[in-house]
Amino acid sequence: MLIIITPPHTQPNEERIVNRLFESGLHLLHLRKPDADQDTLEHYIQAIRPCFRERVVLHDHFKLVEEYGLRGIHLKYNEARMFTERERFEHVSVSCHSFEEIDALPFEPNYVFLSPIFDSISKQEYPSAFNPEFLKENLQKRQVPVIALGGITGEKVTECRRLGFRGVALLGHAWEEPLETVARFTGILPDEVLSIAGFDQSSGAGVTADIKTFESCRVYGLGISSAITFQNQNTYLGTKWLTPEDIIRQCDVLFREFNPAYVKIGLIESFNTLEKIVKYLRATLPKVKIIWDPILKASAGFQFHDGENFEQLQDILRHIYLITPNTNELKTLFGNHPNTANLQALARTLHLNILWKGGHNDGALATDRLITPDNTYSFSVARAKHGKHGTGCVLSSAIASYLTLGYPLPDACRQGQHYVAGFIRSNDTNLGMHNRMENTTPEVDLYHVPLQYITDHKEGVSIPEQVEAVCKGGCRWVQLRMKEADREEIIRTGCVVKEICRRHGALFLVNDNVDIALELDADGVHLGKEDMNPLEARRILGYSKIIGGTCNTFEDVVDRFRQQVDYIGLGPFTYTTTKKRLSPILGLEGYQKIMDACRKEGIHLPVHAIGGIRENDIQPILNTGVTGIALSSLLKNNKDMARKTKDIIEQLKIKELPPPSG
Ligand SMILES: Cc1ncc(COP(=O)(O)OP(=O)(O)O)c(N)n1
Ligand SMILES: Cc1nc(C(=O)O)sc1CCOP(=O)(O)O
Ligand SMILES: [Mg+2]
Repeated sequence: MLIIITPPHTQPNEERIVNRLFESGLHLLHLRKPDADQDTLEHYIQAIRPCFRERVVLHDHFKLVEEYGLRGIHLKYNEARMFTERERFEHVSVSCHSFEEIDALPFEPNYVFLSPIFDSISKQEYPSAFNPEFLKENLQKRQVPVIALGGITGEKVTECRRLGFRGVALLGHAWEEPLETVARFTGILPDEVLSIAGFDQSSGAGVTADIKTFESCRVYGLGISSAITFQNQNTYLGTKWLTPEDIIRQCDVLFREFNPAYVKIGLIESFNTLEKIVKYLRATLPKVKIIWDPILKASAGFQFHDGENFEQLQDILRHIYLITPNTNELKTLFGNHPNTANLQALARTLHLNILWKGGHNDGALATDRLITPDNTYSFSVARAKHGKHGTGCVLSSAIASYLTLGYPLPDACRQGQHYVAGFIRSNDTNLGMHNRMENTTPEVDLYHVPLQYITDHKEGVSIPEQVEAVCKGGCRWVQLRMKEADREEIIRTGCVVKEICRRHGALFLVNDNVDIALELDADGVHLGKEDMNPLEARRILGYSKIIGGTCNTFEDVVDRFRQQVDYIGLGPFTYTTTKKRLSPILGLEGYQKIMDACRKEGIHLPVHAIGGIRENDIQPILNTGVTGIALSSLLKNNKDMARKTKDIIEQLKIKELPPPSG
């Protein structure tokens, strides 16, 4: 883990540098401003791009963690001793100054900082407190990941890794020349992760696919070949196995320079070989965590581990951290049909985590289940129409990468699933590309899609017919809103509406329901105050989807802005029968007030006015500074919906839209 701690006093352009650090692959920033009040800290956080906020750990003002969807909190040792809210935060790290302090912590933190390891750069009076032999011996004995802090420079990073630190935290070295901060960060080799797997000439699967995944997750990829396979993405001809000794020889030379915290094992000849490799790894790298992706069958056919002793496997699994089988693999590995209860019993007995992959099951959603000895989690994405060669390899490698970067296991699995979804979507062939898109905000610039059509029931005109008409008229944003319909009907209609939207290049959003948006693989979801919290929706949908939020007051706008929405539906403008239980009417005055307050507070988001809007209202509404309008009845009630849409779009074009800023 390569962590950067912010300087105590904010540097010129610091927020901009921080965004550049994230873009360059920084995965953990400790935001530490001991003298800053909550407002100052909040402004700092607001300047961090929403998609990077989940990489921020706070040292103070912990309330902001939940409000902004940050990673978690960091405590001083004395604070940690009294701390009783471990369950409230997914991430809690602690500063310690001795191994005795680490051992005395009353809870298990995600990691600890141990300092000062070297003479401090930022605090001259703070000399090193440890000698290398003592560190090495003690670090080996501790299970909790220990991060070196104090006097860390680029050259010291390798030394820290050799001593057995799980990572380093940079402060003085990173900030003594702020113009060089990004270069100093990128100058350091990221953490390494190792794949032991077969060589596939097409590189869709196997060790080369794993290394592509590692690199694009911004960890350094190491590879060891367990076999040369003879295959391409469609055909599997055979395997030339390397002996366990050959594999161990490759490891030996690699481990002279590297000490990976996670090793992923893929294709392996037999359980005997697996056992030998696992034992060797545990003996050579005592703290290594092993992820095994049990490949029992190649996607192009070909069976592995036929006739092996599955009893023997149980013993091996006790030394493995995570396995990632699909349903068929679980059946083969453990005999009976898998269910969460029997898998959890197994997880408890073997001290094993199991990711039960659902990618090959039926249904619109691909749901992966993570079963740990203490908990179960499930993560879903829309099932892709076409599969890809090597998705299992890519998933387990992405999870290994995110674990290496410091994500807790459930988050690493969820991130891994989003990674694979992006990999599958990357093209229409059987071979995916790894240039990830899911950590970007939507490609469409919402400021320039000023009309949103909200569907509603219309006697004699089905919802697909309505959508076809408004799209013909030039509308490029549709929200499927079917308040009276059940889930099945929404899904059935949604499939048709999505196709129409795709054909016209229009955005397709779903009202209210994140699950349905996921299942339909919609472009996003619109959430009101009574719907899911947008931060939770973001965790589920990732950053490639649009999340809109309803607001009625400036306070609502501030909340939604914190919760990372991509746009706001602000209303109602006036009375409307389309929505029941309307919030107080805003009128032009209300819009003006809220939009002025947004400008004053530096809140820049696309805002769609909504609720009872008639044609004559459009220009005055736009003059208040809103960037678009959302309409239902005005379009729906017209006999010629396409014509009306075209007219409205002409009117929206007259208005010079403000450029996106912020
Ligand atoms: C663009 C837009 N703005 C506001 C709403 C209203 O959402 P919500 O408050 O959740 O009410 P319902 O639509 O669910 O009745 C919206 N749908 N779209
Ligand atoms: C869906 C919705 N939300 C509103 C809000 O104020 O949050 S008003 C509204 C109805 C919009 O339809 P029409 O254009 O027919 O009034
Ligand atoms: Mg709603």
